[in-house]
Amino acid sequence: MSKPLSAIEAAKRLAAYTAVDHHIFPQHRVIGIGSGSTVPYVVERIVAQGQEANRHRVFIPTGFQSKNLIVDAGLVLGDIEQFPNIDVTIDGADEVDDHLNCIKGGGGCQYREKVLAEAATTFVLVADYRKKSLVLGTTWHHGVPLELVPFGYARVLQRLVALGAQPSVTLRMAGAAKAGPVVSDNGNFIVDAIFPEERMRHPTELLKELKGLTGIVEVGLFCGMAKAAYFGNEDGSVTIRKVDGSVEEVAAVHNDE
Ligand SMILES: O=C(CO)[C@H](O)[C@H](O)COP(=O)(O)O
Repeated sequence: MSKPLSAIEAAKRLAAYTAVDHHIFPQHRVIGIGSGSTVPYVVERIVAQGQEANRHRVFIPTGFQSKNLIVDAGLVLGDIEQFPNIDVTIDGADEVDDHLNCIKGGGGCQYREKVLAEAATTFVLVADYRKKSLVLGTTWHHGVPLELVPFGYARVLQRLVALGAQPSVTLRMAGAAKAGPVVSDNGNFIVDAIFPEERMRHPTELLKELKGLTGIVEVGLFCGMAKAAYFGNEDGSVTIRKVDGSVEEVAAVHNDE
């Protein structure tokens, strides 16, 4: 028998399963698969729709991890170059506010994640209950993930501080497994910039200013992109925040599957 899931893993699974049930329909042919630890449950639920449903579909990954998830699940792998229009992209998030703005890039994939979010007719977020917040930066304390070109990065760090980032802003380092900085799937550096609350209260403005810095490839602030966010809760329910501002609580029906 498989080990029971922890409360957090069960919450991730609830969110992912419910989002798939609500958004991935038989007519959907091109599906974007995000990154992180919640997304494997998305793939699991899609596989459970059966071979017939998936036979005519193609799945576009946001990075190395999701590419492997798609291949290992026996689904058809596609490329954003071949399929620049996606029906539905489902992805995880590090923190989501009431307006469905979110921080992404905890896994350093924010550039490809944003490309797939933009390419999708419907972009949906899945997360556990810890990711809900009113102001971004309240529950995710690591800062806004930024992908930047290695050439001239020290200059970008200075300019981030001028925009209000904590002066300690540095490159994300790989840790024990490899000496040196984390390198993204695009061969770039990642920086995590912590901004004060007054800046984080206006994520769209901050996003625009950050995008204006030479050397920044993408910013892990996704503003006004998601149609809905699914949060799995500890009590087995799912909170759905929608783009029209409505909030729905649904009881999960697949907790023990
Ligand atoms: O943006 C991401 C990776 O770049 C992930 O989607 C985000 O970090 C959430 O991951 P998890 O589902 O493990 O909490």
